[in-house]
Amino acid sequence: MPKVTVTYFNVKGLGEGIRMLLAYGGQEFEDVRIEKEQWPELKPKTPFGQLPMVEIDGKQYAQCVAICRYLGRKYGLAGADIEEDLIIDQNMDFFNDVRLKAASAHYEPDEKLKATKVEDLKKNQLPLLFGKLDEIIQKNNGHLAAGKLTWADFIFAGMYDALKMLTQTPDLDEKYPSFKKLRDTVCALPKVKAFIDAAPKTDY
Ligand SMILES: N[C@@H](CCC(=O)N[C@@H](CS)C(=O)NCC(=O)O)C(=O)O
Repeated sequence: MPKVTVTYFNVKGLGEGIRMLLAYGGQEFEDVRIEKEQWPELKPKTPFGQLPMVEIDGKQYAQCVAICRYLGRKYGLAGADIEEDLIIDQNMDFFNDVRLKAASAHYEPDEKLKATKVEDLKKNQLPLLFGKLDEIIQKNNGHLAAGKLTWADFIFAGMYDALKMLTQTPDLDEKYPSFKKLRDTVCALPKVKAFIDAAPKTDY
């Protein structure tokens, strides 16, 4: 078995999909969660100055989606053919668009501009984006793509609490029950559940 380390901050966010996929695959890994104060020293030592970072037998890898796609292929959670892979990538990219729009509003440093961005996000953008996402999940048997469990579901499930936080939508479970159901489906997979039960508890 390769020696694997996952390094991320002590949140679920972009790291949790990777952690859950490794757990699903039965791969032991060191779950390194760094504090904010440790980041400036580590940042220049990572591939792109960002986390999550995965080390496999001493080689460093970054970019959450690329890592999850790789793990998905390894553990039988990819598409059955390149067309299915395309759909998985397409829906994953759409989910990432939603996440990035939300993050752009949430992390806007100018308070006045932030208020405008958040209002625009909530009033004009999210109803359409979340509506589309809901439609996608309903059309795919409760999954993000391909009508079955894929690696993309793990990223969605890992990001779900962060999505609630970034979009300031605490009632997301009630508004879009399909989202919570998908998250719960992934989190209930026996090896994933065992990982979650043993992992540090975080809000998002
Ligand atoms: N495209 C990258 C984005 C990674 C990213 O934005 N990481 C953030 C944390 S969620 C980060 O490292 N922030 C600290 C920094 O940029 O200095 C991925 O998907 O892995």
